[in-house]
Amino acid sequence: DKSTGRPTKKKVVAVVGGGLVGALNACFFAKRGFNVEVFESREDIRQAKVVKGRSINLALSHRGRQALKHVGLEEKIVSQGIPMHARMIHSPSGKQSPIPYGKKGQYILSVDRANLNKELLREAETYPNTKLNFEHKLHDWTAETGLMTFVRSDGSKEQIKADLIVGCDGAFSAIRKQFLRRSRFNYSQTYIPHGYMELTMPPINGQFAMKPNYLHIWPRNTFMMIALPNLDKTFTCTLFMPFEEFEKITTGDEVIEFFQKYFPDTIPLIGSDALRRDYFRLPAQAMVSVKCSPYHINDKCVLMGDAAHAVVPFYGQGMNAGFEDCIVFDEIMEQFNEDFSSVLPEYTRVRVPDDHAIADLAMYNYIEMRAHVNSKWFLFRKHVDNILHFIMPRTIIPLYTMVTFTRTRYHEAVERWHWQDKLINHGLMFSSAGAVLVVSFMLIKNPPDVNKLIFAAENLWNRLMALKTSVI
Ligand SMILES: Cc1cc2nc3c(=O)[nH]c(=O)nc-3n(C[C@H](O)[C@H](O)[C@H](O)COP(=O)(O)OP(=O)(O)OC[C@H]3O[C@@H](n4cnc5c(N)ncnc54)[C@H](O)[C@@H]3O)c2cc1C
Ligand SMILES: Cc1cnn(-c2ccc(OCc3ccccc3)c(C(=O)O)c2)c1-c1ccc(Cl)c(F)c1
Repeated sequence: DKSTGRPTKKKVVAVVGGGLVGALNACFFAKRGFNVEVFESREDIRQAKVVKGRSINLALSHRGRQALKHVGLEEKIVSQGIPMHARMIHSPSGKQSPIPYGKKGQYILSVDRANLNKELLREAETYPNTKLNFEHKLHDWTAETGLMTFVRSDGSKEQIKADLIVGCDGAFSAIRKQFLRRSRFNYSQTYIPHGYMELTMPPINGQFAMKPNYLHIWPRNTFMMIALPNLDKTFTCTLFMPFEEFEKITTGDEVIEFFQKYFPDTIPLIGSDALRRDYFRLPAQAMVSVKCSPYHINDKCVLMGDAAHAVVPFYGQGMNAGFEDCIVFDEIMEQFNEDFSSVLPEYTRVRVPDDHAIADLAMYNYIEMRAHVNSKWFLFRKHVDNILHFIMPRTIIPLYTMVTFTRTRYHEAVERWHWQDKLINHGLMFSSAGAVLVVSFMLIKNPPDVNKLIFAAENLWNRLMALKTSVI
């Protein structure tokens, strides 16, 4: 229309994948007045029972909250989440040490994945210009025409055309398959040797088995476990371990023996019978890291969320990054007046460096934690971070803080982290060099009387010996 210069007949946007990012994206596009069609291969989870085999709760932080805020869902989701104000580090002896994430308002939220997905789908459906199509699995599509072929649960096929296709169909994206056939499309995927398994820690006498407002972490180098609280007063514990270690444990006794060695404090809390049973309920799940670019094809198709960048979960940022994709895309839509031929290449240009940065950071965290991080090292590192930040709050900002509590572009957070590291290393070098200089200057200025020094040492030695004999 004349005022905005935007086309009056709103285009059709097909969102493939009705998971967390697809459902949120549907809200972003619907809010702009597009005719949105969501195609989800699974059944409508709002009617289904518990989805097996997926990470049951997730850590929602600033980036994800800002995206939810944009579609008016932040307060609702936050009210259904549980704040985690600090890490609670569990040592092998069972000692628990809290380390705050930062100032009062800096906390992350444990949210239920299925509930979050339902709320997002519900919100998407409130827009009259949005239609949700469940049990529609994308089978094939062509970039030239934007024609998609879906297979429905009864095996019938349906062909749909759209002006824009948004691939939000996760780490094993069918939409992305077409990208792989095109020249100059860069793609890499890495399966890490670790798998993950979820175990539930039930309430004790109706109360949480551990303090609820913490991200509980058992860092054991190769083995790591975390526990996030749920509204039903359970904890979802996620055990990360190499597949070959999972495979070594084949009996209930071996499960207990393993937990007795690495996570003894959790046995009475999870329950040894439950451990014996639940450990064999589902096999350990794989974790894959996917990076690709470009994220778009002409003005026809764009990838977002795990379809564009699946990251290993060692930073708790996968969903947060996918949610932030939606904000960034929307900002560029505003900037280029919804002209897809300009918006899509600009989205690739802006977003690829950041999503690759968080993919690398998550992998770095995994390698760092697997190699070095036990409870002592975790505590030491985080206390040093917090002390340096306290001393120089505007100069030293812990990387985890930049990633989790700000919308600093991921790649800029990494650059700043490297700069800070240099500053600290140079600072340490200069201060130790300075100390050596001061002491040597003092020694030169007032050289000690060597005889006096020997007499004092002998005196001290005799006193120690006298003390020792008197004690014995
Ligand atoms: C163990 C674990 C722990 C995690 N913890 C966190 C955390 O604490 N914080 C965080 O931010 N992130 C976390 N993540 C990452 C987070 O789960 C993902 O980043 C997020 O789910 C990505 O959302 P998505 O919508 O892009 O993809 P998905 O959630 O995978 O959704 C994709 C959707 O597309 C559908 N689909 C797939 N193929 C087709 C097709 N051909 N046709 C139609 N539909 C299709 C699927 O059914 C699904 O509904 C974790 C991941 C794992 C594995
Ligand atoms: C789900 C979620 C949300 N955030 N984090 C997270 C990740 C890493 C962290 O530090 C890395 C580090 C600690 C010590 C030294 C170097 C790096 C911290 C932190 O600083 O508290 C928090 C996780 C998470 C996910 C999986 C595992 Cl295995 C895990 F332990 C935690």
